[in-house]
Amino acid sequence: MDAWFTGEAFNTKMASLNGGYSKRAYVTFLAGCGDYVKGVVGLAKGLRKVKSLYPLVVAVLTDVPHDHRLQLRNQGCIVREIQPINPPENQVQFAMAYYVLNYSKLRIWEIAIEIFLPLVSMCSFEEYSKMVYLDADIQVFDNIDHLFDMPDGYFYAVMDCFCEKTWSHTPQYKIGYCQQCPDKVCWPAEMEKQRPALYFNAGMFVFEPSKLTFDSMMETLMSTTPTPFAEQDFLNMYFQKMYKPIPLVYNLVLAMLWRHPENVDLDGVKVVHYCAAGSKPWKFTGKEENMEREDIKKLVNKWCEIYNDESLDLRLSQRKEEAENISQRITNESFACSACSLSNTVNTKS
Ligand SMILES: O=c1ccn([C@@H]2O[C@H](COP(=O)(O)OP(=O)(O)O)[C@@H](O)[C@H]2O)c(=O)[nH]1
Ligand SMILES: OC[C@H]1O[C@H](O[C@@H]2[C@@H](O)[C@H](O)[C@@H](O)[C@H](O)[C@@H]2O)[C@H](O)[C@@H](O)[C@H]1O
Ligand SMILES: [Mn+2]
Repeated sequence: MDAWFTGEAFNTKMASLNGGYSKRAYVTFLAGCGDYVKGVVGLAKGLRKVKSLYPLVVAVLTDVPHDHRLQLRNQGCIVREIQPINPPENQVQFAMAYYVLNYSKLRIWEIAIEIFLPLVSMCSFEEYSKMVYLDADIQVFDNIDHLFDMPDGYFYAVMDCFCEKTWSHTPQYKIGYCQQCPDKVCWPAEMEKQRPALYFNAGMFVFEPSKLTFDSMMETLMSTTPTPFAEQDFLNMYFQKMYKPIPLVYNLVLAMLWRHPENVDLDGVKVVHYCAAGSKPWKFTGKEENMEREDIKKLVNKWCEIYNDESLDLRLSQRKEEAENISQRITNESFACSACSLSNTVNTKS
């Protein structure tokens, strides 16, 4: 397939032709040769279904196979290979053994893309100034492009829940305290100094990538002892002073359905995060704890409907048609530029 017609070149060019929009993109993270690639395909189709203006960048570790990368490019994703990030030597027991690979997610702070468009032999470096990170086990059911317009200078994310047994290592779990219902079991006054700061789930966040921030993060990371929630704990520590909670509709951590149903309005939810054990839609069996719930099955079916909807695939015809539109616009633009520089030359000579 001619590189010009892959979704990737089209998406990056569309982004750069959209003026200020070029500085914005969604970004997700993919590691390994397993089935998370299905999550990314579902996410790409979900963003297309809600008519998002911005492309989806996929930061892939070196172990993501070529056929998975091609599959993502053919869904219009901008695939960028990143190098792994390993935390300092440690004996920590991560909440999930594979969480150690999630430190590589931090590469998205230094993501830059090189656009080479053979047809117009343009090559420009485009750096993103505002991005929305989404885990591959997330689906977007309503347009959330407006999140890019929130004031710069903050780190936006949804507050997590401390009630799952994955939190059993923490004092808040032992006390029975959760930030989702701070008045139900209050934090003990005599432990006020150890009260946990507001804590976000790192499956979705709005951030401003920059090499400067990335370098500072890496310096801090190398002198920080790893903890059970890996890069999520690190991000919460690093951005503690910049963190601004956003409503739960932007990242429904499924455990909220049985831990804090009073905080959940399912009809209003825009983003669902399939992070509860056994809830990954592409391998859903319904056998694990809580997976027999009707609301869980409904959300998994909603994800599958999008994943299986062929009308949401980026079709070759659509790519060619839209790519030709870009080519025509570039021709017009370059013609207009040469015409105006010609008229300027004539004016200066007359
Ligand atoms: O084998 C893996 C495991 C994780 N991930 C990526 O790392 C993210 C975080 O892992 P996960 O979502 O499973 O953690 P959870 O949110 O369920 O705790 C995933 O969404 C993927 O983007 C991946 O690409 N391959
Ligand atoms: O590597 C650490 C991970 O931490 C988070 O996992 C979730 C998940 O483990 C749930 O089962 C817990 O209940 C929840 O609280 C916890 O935050 C992020 O979703 C994920 O992207 C990643 O950052
Ligand atoms: Mn996740």
